[in-house]
Order: sequence, then C-alpha cells, then structure tokens
Amino acid sequence: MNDIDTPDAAAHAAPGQAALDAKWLARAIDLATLNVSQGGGPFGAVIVRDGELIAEGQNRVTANLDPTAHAEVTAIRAACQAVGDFSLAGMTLYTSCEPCPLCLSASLWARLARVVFAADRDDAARGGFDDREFYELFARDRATWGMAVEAVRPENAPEPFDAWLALEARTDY
Ligand SMILES: Nc1nc2[nH]cnc2c(=O)[nH]1
Repeated sequence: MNDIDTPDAAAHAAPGQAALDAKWLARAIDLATLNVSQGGGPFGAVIVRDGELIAEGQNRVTANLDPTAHAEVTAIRAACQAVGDFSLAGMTLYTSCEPCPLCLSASLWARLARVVFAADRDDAARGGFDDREFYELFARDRATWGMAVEAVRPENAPEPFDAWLALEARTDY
C-alpha cells in the first residue's frame, strides 16, 4: 500500500479520508499495472464523487494512436459522459502517477475539487516518460524549447471572442 498520509495530505484531508484515498489509489495503481499487459502505458486513474466511483481511465496513447489519451484524460472523458456534464466540480481524481502538465490542465478545466497521486514525476522519468521534463520546460523561456511556439496576430485574431461574447445563449465553461 502507498503511504499517502503525509503532513501535506493530512492538512487537506478529513478524518478517515486517508483510508479512502488509499483504497482509490490502490485501484488506480491496479488499473495502471493491468494496462501494461493490455498494450497500454503504465498509468491508471479513477474519478470519485462522494465516495462513489464515477469513472475509470487507463493510458491508451499507443493503443489508440492518441497522444492525449493519458489515463487522467480518459478518466475525465469517461466521467463527463457518465454524469452528462463538462464539469466535474466536487469530484476527486485519483491517479497512479503525478499528473503531467496536460493532465493537470485537463483537471483544472474539468473543475475537479481534488487530485491525489501515487508515484511522482521522478518515478515517471525512471520509466522513460517526459512528465518531469515538460514541467521543467514550462518553467523556461519558450525561446529555449525544441518546439517553436510562435504568435502571429492577423487583424481578425480576436474576432472569435467577439462572436462568443456577442452570443447571449453561450454556455460558459
Ligand atoms: N500522469 C501521467 N503521466 C503520463 N506520461 C505519459 N503518459 C501519462 C499518463 O497517462 N499519465
């Protein structure tokens, strides 16, 4: 079992929460290990609301030819379908590994209340995954990146936002 009862976790968790966290993290880790034997990457995740399992996810990047199919993202997609909403406000994401920047951003967009992880970015690096490197990249000037990120600003660049703001019946997210 993982020792997740750190001072930091304890500061945010209600009494009894540590045992519940351990239970859901164990499921996420099981999903991750199982996924390795099923042609996927070593990552698993579950989404829980009020102690109830809403959805599970596994890394399907290579299996689905989808670089965004990280375990957390597949769990978020499945949870949104399960509850019929693009918001997962009030829910907790348990993941077998610290979310990479993609998964952390997806978690923020999904408005999750909590993210709890087991292995960390150093464990992922040992497994050959770039999570830590991407965190380090975001802390650096983009000019130093291997991938060019270029702002080109045609006159009508803000136009889609004008259309959005003019739409009274828009669904904000
Ligand atoms: N947390 C996490 N990190 C990854 N790095 C590569 N794939 C994944 C994934 O599915 N989850």
